[in-house]
Amino acid sequence: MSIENRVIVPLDVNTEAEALRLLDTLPDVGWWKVGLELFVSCGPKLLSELQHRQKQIFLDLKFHDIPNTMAGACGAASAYGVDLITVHATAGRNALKLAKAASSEKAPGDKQPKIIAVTLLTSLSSRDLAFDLKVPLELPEYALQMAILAQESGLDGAVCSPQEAAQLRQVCGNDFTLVCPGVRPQWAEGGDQKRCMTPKDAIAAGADYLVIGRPITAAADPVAAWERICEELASL
Ligand SMILES: O=C(O)c1cc(=O)[nH]c(=O)n1[C@@H]1O[C@H](COP(=O)(O)O)[C@@H](O)[C@H]1O
Repeated sequence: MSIENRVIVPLDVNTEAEALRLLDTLPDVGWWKVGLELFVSCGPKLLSELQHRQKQIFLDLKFHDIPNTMAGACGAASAYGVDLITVHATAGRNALKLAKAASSEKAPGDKQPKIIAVTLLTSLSSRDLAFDLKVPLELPEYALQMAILAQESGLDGAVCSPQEAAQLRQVCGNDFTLVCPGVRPQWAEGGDQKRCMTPKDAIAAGADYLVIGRPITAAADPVAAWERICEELASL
């Protein structure tokens, strides 16, 4: 897989026109993410557009609900024929197992998506984990435990900060897909992301895919930002 095919760009916009503008501006991007903002605003129609353009699709709706609802939602999401789908690991073992089973059942035969579990959002710091969420585990241990739960439940991978990628890779092995948001080139602003690394360091730590949004999409020149990231990664 070429290195630029390991970068997923989110379509974090709320109109079809803005989404299409991004697709037209960045024709070399092979992987796009449709998340809550675009899906809630526009529904699934951008998924067909991405398929028409032969792009790979990360449908990031981060399901977190009781097992029966998780199964229904994950099955319905899988029927779109996308490549990656997110759930929250904290939905628990039974919900994760049923979500995966429903996905396998409802996905088009030739298009089984990977179901991956969010371990701990990259916008949360270890301080937030301890003081707000009252979780008595530290990082990376908490993220690792969530990844192990996902793996034991039959999921295909996890979403984690690149800061935890090395540990997850070591414990969960090479077949477990690690998708890392919270990626910031040195020249980009962190914004609301708290557990960040540069693209190069994130790949070196063991990430399979990097999710990089605003450093590209909010740049004055998105094409130049995309190319700069690809160049930095190519020098690995
Ligand atoms: O599941 C995700 O993709 C996700 C998980 C997470 O822990 N942190 C996180 O930032 N994301 C997503 O990754 C993208 C990051 O965007 P930027 O912060 O603009 O690079 C957003 O679309 C988030 O919804």
